[in-house]
Amino acid sequence: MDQATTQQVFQPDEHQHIRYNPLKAEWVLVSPHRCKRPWSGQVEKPAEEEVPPHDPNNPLCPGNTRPNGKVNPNYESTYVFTNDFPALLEEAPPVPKSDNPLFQCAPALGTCRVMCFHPRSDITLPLMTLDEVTKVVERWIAESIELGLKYRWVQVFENKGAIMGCSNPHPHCQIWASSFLPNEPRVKDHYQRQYLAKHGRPLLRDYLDQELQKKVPQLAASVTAPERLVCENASFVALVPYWAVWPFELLVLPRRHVLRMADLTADEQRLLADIVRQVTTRYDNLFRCNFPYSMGWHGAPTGEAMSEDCQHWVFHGIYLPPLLRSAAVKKFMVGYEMLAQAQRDLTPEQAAQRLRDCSPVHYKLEQ
Ligand SMILES: O=C1CCN([C@@H]2O[C@H](COP(=O)(O)O)[C@@H](O)[C@H]2O)C(=O)N1
Repeated sequence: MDQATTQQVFQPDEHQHIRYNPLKAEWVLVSPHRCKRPWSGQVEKPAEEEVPPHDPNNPLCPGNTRPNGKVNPNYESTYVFTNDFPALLEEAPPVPKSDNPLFQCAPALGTCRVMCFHPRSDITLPLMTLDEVTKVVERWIAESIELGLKYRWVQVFENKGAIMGCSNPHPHCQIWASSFLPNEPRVKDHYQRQYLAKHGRPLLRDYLDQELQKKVPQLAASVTAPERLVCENASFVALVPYWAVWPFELLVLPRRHVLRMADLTADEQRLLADIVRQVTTRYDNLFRCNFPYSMGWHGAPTGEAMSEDCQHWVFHGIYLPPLLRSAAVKKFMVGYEMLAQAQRDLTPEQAAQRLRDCSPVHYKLEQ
């Protein structure tokens, strides 16, 4: 038999391969053949404890006194306060210059804030109204603009669920602003700049254009969808990136070339709130649980970078959820992932199809 008939034809949903993330110049090992193996690993029970609308002892609730004696106002929408235990302070002694290549040290100034999304503790983003989530987006932007005047990087991030180390069930996120550009955006800045210089267009603009062209047939007759698309609206697209590492990792991309969240129009801010609700609804519906994740937004740096050419940047959202097979089974990024590179069994296309097949109506709101 000739070579072709004896050699199988490569199928990305059948055969092992590695995929490249051009934003970070990293590879991920994809092992679809492993999806058939029985699961015998650790099962963590999801902590879906009943959360009261108001807990007099919760330091994030309206009207409560925090351990350091500060009293929260009776806020009725979002509420932001400086973290009582911040990882970054605005003042610090100057750091001596180090010219030893093996022992580099540099200044680190900044501030950390906690942002409550809503006065009630028993509500989450997918269960908030579009108006309420739009107020969250507007506050993210206001905080980013204010801190961006002074700091090179403003990281809005949400750790959701105890499994993600979230210490408080009250709907909230954190905002850390720093004088330095952290590793993740620093690497993305480099490769987006390199891509624009070589191809003449921003990396994530070309990426979205090509993603939307790769259509696959769907269950409904004659319906097709981009193979890694999850949900979309007039201004944003949420998809599982080709190079996704976490099983149900998502990338949220604007349909317009936007550098920073602060550049969004009022309509786009409302549509960003809508895509956040769509994404978190599908996430919760996947395993009918409060789907945990760490998420954040990346855009062009701020501070002095506001006067630099940042056309290589495209504002985008990143969702990094740990769950793999159920509300109780998570992906462990250990061993090979820590010492060699990330590895996944479920392909990004299969993850996207699973999320596309979820209902757009939150299971707690179903009739
Ligand atoms: O009284 C408090 C409780 C928690 N916090 C802060 O809230 C933050 C909540 O962290 P998580 O988003 O990881 O749950 C955490 O950084 C913690 O320092 C206060 O600033 N004051």
